[in-house]
Amino acid sequence: MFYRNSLRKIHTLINHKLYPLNDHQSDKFNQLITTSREEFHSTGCLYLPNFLTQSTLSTILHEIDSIVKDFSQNLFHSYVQHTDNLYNTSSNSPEMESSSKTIIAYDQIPSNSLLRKIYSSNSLIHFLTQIIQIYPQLYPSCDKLGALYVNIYRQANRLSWHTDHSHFFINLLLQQASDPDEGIFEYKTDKKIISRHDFQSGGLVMFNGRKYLHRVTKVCTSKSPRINAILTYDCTREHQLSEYVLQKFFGRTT
Ligand SMILES: O=C(O)CCC(=O)C(=O)O
Ligand SMILES: [Fe+2]
Repeated sequence: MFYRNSLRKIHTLINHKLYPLNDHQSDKFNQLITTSREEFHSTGCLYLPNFLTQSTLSTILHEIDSIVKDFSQNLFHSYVQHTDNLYNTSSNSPEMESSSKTIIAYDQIPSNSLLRKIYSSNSLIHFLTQIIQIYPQLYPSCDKLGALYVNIYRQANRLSWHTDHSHFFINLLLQQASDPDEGIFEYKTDKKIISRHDFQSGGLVMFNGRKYLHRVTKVCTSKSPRINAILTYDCTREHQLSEYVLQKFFGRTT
């Protein structure tokens, strides 16, 4: 299955009709860039629903299922207490909150997986660079664990309020929690909390996590977990996380 997938072209993996990433010169592409820029820069959050085709989505979920089975004992179950700075885990401040999730690191994702193929796709990188505009060019991260990773939020898991260090993250929504009120992505703008109940699996989210506090609400009773992939791009070819951050987020450095 993986071998056949690796031959598939990117435009068959994403919803090419809605998102013609390969037709750089088309009006539709230019319009998409314009509306996406506007949404990202004015709200901090760009949501592109149905970005993946149903077939890609179900293949990726199968890939993840196999990884979870193969690595069952070796997946990292992260549990951290932190302030709104995820790296600040040592203080005893009353604002400490806890976060927990299971993580599939980059080195646990097979090199021929669809997820990696999408991550390294030049047309996706070109598209994201055009929207971000902050940097002349984006590159996939070289980080062995954090370049691309999968978050699994099972019962009792959540990600508490925090801001990120990076100006943006790319999030592929792969499966929403089975209870529609759980595992919701929320963020604060001008003291208003925005709850994205509209997010659906198959969507792509670009979010300015440095500017806006955000969280994933607790998964309580859902039988099936919330699953998403974080795609890390940077303005240099050399991006790597520090050993400190790797240890904190992935429980190991290699
Ligand atoms: O898992 C998510 O949807 C959000 C992830 C996030 O905010 C983070 O990794 O900093
Ligand atoms: Fe974040």
